[in-house]
Amino acid sequence: MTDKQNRTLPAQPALCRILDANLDRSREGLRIIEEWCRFGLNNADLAGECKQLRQELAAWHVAELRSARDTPADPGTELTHPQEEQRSSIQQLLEANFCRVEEALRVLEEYGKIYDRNMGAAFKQMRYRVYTLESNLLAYRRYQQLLRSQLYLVTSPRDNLMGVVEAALQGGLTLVQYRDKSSDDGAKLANARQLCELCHRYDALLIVNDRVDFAIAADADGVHLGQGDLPVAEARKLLGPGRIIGRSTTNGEEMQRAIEEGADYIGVGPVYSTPTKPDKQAAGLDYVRYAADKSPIPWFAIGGIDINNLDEVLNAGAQRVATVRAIMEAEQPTLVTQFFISQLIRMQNLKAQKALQGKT
Ligand SMILES: Cc1ncc(COP(=O)(O)OP(=O)(O)O)c(N)n1
Ligand SMILES: Cc1ncsc1CCOP(=O)(O)O
Ligand SMILES: [Mg+2]
Repeated sequence: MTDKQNRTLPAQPALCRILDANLDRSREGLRIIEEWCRFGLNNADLAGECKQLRQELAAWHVAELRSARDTPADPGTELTHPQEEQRSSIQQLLEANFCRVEEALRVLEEYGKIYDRNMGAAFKQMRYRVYTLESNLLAYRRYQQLLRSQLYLVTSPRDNLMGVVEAALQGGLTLVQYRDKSSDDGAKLANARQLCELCHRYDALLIVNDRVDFAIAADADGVHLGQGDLPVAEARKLLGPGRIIGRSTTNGEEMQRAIEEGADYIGVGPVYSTPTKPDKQAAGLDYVRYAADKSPIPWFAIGGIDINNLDEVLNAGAQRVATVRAIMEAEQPTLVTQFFISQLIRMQNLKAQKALQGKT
């Protein structure tokens, strides 16, 4: 792009100011997103795409536009929305900045058409690249959050459902599944939405049990499917590549199939028989040992696990566990969550130490 190459008339000062302000806005927003890609996610590809977009924007930010700036006379500098002053989580900060960049690119696309005949098409193409960046970043973030989650709370219906989940989130929980076999669909959707908002406030993921439609409607992070639910491939078609899909498994054959189908994680169990799932026979610690040996994807031991038998499950090779009653029925869900997480980290450190000793 060369300055004024595709222009015939001198541009109006107001047009130049609009383009200048929106070039600034989009570049700033991208810079904020880039910092998270680089320092928060350590993802060079995503950070690189932000930088590339910023550089393309800078090439359009020619002297004529920059010199049209008149900050003291701009009535917009005083205007802030209360939401701009508050950011409750990284997710919200990223969403707000993507929104800002996309809006600015749309303004550049429309006003740019008057300024330079190539500008409209160029900014439209950039806007679509930002949409792609947003969904790639969200998918990557979700998967990273899944990987770092060692404890998975599966909910059961409670009068104080939000209170119990929030208490567990305060104890460091980062992964929650909304499981509810008794409420009607309206209540389920309302709960899923509320839980989603709550979890995201704590930078935790919310997965919906059984129902792909609720996962989409509540804008949850994924779905957990049992052997009798939708096949993973069908769920993937509905959910797209950016959401997480989990599958229950009870034996090696189911595990293999879940992996081939493209599940992001699996449930391994029930380890012990449990009143939460009374019709399901225990798969036992042998299956935990099998998963520890064979599963290439993240897996959560589930079923009858509590603070008393946790050690046994960890010694059988589990690095991640899921639980319903141990937290949902706890008198102090925050403390129980902290205990689970501390034991999971202790075991992880022990394994890392052993691996290091094995090398020396
Ligand atoms: C993490 C995790 N693992 C297994 C299950 C059980 O799912 P499913 O077999 O579909 O049984 P229901 O939970 O639907 O009764 C799970 N929910 N989560
Ligand atoms: C949903 C599910 N899937 C396998 S076991 C189980 C229930 C686990 O519940 P609890 O932790 O209360 O034993
Ligand atoms: Mg199910």
